[in-house]
Amino acid sequence: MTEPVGLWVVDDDHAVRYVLATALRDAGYAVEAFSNAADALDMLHTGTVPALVITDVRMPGDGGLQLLDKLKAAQPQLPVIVMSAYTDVASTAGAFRGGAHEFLSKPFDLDEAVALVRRALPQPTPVATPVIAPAAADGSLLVGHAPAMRALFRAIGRLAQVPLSVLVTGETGTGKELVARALHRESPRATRPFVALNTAAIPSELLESELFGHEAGAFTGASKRHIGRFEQADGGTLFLDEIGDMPAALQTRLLRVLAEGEFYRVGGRELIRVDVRLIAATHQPLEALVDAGRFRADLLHRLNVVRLPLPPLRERSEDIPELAARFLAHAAQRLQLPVKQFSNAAFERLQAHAWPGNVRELENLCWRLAALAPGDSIGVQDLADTLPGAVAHAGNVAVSWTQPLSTWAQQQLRQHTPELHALAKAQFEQALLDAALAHCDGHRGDAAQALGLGRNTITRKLGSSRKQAPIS
Ligand SMILES: Nc1ncnc2c1ncn2[C@@H]1O[C@H](COP(=O)(O)OP(=O)(O)OP(=O)(O)O)[C@@H](O)[C@H]1O
Repeated sequence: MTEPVGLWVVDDDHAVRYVLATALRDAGYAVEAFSNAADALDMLHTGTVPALVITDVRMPGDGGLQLLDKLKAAQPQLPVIVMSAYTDVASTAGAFRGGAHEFLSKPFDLDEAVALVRRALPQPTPVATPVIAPAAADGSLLVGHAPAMRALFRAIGRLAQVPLSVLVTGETGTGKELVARALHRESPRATRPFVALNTAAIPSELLESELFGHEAGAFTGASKRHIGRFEQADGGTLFLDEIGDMPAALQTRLLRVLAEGEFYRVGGRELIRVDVRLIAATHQPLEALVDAGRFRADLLHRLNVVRLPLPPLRERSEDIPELAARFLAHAAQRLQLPVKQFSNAAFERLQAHAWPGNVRELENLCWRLAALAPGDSIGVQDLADTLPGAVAHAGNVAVSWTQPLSTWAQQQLRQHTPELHALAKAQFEQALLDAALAHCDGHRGDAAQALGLGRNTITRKLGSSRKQAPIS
């Protein structure tokens, strides 16, 4: 009979140690439990090496991330699962930067934890220790505890370490730019520039020179050389917002540049090579734009190496009180006004709002309230005038979507949007898929089951996301 595989569980919380060790023993593993990092390290120094370690982050003495560093220094191939109740980007990125195998958000499902351990063992290919980047000073910028946000923070922490192209999708104001900044800030490129360009905000005739630069005299009005955003971002990250609005001719040029990794400035003869990580964002359903002939399918594949869908605020209403309190305190500080507090009823009212403008709308509302609401407590009455369009919904019972759909359709019809049925159908599908994936922490199989679809169908609908080499 073979020896059971030895696992170590390190957590100062007795209850977590107990339930986790018991579940893992039930699953057939030999488990050593430690209440602090020092005891685990002492054991390691005796020459005993476990097959896998699961450690908490916050503990008296050395925390889990310090333990991770020391374990990795002694045993680079040892898989370490880091667990924490604090799932923010700084913690997840810190863990993955330190070489963590996986990040487990507390509270966790025991079956999930055991399944994670099973997937981690045996470790067939050695994992290279990632480059250590400077710690982020401001990693807590992205606020959120909803399951979809925790999953997002884990994805950011992991993706920050590899220069793959990322496509961030989500409604307006959901934090797409903030996510792009976090991916850059936590990456080994953090000391190099983060350059953002909103494709929709630049007139199409200027966009090419804005992206790739131009030489003096390249066109009327080009009096001197202009260095484009690609060059400005060399060594760092280029964030292209509203990519769905990029004119067709430029899509073709962008695709070529991404494929070849080099380009000429407009009117230039010198071949420019840059090393840029590209992050694109859109609030539009790109697959529908492809179907409608407005976006190149090959460019979509190139950008869509990894997709990060951001949930709308109304689907994570549990995050609203924390966000609102932070925005209100921040606004008061910036406006040098006394700090106010929301009443509980006001929080409930905010949670019942439909938030078409998402986090940005909430942030703007808090600035208005910081400046205008009388008294030091903000009640439902103070919100009554500011949230006129609110559609009340009780608890977690969502509002119906047919009315907003009808308003949207009328608006599109007025704008003569082509292929409206195809566009609406694709948006409907995308919204369902995004919701199901967020609900299932990104597990396609579970999402397919939840929607009553086959796994192959959901994979097909999500589109093929071929792995592409980044431009270098
Ligand atoms: N999770 C979050 N925590 C804290 N602030 C957030 C969060 N998400 C968004 N915000 C804030 O909301 C505002 C809008 O965010 P951001 O500009 O990143 O959204 P966006 O999705 O890029 O919007 P758009 O599509 O309109 O460009 C910003 O002020 C940002 O700081």
